[in-house]
Amino acid sequence: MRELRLKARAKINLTLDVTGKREDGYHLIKSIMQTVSLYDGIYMKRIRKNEIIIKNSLPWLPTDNRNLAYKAAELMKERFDITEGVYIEIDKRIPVAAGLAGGSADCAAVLVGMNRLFGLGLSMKELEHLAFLLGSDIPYCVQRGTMLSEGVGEILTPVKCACPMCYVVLAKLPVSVSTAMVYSGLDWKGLKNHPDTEGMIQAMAEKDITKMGGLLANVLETVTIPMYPKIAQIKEEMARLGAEGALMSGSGPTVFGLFKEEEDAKQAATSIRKKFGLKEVVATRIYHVNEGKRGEDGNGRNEIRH
Ligand SMILES: C[C@@](CO)(OP(=O)(O)O)[C@H](O)COP(=O)(O)OP(=O)(O)OC[C@H]1O[C@@H](n2ccc(N)nc2=O)[C@H](O)[C@@H]1O
Ligand SMILES: Nc1ncnc2c1ncn2[C@@H]1O[C@H](COP(=O)(O)OP(=O)(O)O)[C@@H](O)[C@H]1O
Repeated sequence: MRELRLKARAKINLTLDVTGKREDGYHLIKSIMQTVSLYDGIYMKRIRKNEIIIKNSLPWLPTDNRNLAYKAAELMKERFDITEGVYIEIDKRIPVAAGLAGGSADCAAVLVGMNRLFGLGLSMKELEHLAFLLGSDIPYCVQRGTMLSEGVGEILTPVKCACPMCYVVLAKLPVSVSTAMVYSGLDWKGLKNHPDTEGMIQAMAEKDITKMGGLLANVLETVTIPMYPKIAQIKEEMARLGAEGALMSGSGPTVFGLFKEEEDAKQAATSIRKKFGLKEVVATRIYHVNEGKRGEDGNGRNEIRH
């Protein structure tokens, strides 16, 4: 194969708990992660010259080895002695440093893309293993779907009944949040409330979006909201506009709201954009891996289809 196109999709955390800390400073998490439809477009092409060329639509985002897509291509070239080069174009639509794993999704897509472009024949498990060398969220971005993520993010268990279809409004404040800073500011031992992860899994099995809305919880809000109190205001506004629930995604600052009706989500997005003067507000929806394919449960097991 000489060229291909992939969609690197964003994620939200429906629950995010921290249960401990490793000696190296990384936190042990328990999080239900969910893919949404919003994606970065990735185009990849083999080139004769032995180099990695990245182009992306955001002029300020680095295109050298600080870009996770570059790192993914570099790792695959080194590991598998690939002497040809690769040209990668990234059409960035996922807000950056937002808690939506946009960089991780690009990275995962390039791992998958290199596997296909160069006919490496790697399994999903092997790709996940390589992904974990580059970041905690990246194995999930290789798998996607509705997953319970544990360890520091590398232990992934598909949630039996995937998230029911609903509409998602993403609203990002114009600030970048550093994941490392948020984790380091967390008093995980002092947490009073922990998300009800099992309850959320049950609510998904019952396809009860209202119940899911009530169970959305993220312990990292205790760090990011005091830094940016507007996050709490956006959550309130989402609820006022009819969301079944609203939460900060990952380390933030993006807030997402869950809506049963697409029209309500679109109206809420317009209203929030205006009220808070935000540029990065998107109405999207839950994404089921291999949607529409017979026999799939929304997690598309054993399939690598980006
Ligand atoms: C918070 C979450 C929730 O899904 O997502 P984002 O907000 O980044 O999207 C993830 O745990 C983020 O994963 P990811 O963004 O891949 O983190 P990494 O690049 O591996 O690590 C960045 C830094 O965050 C801290 N870190 C990360 C993961 C983890 N389980 N514990 C940590 O303490 C470490 O200090 C690390 O240096
Ligand atoms: N392809 C990429 N897209 C977005 N950010 C990237 C990329 N490569 C590297 N980065 C860097 O990774 C950091 C985290 O980005 P991102 O994955 O968007 O955030 P988050 O982990 O909060 O979801 C950013 O500060 C950015 O500079």
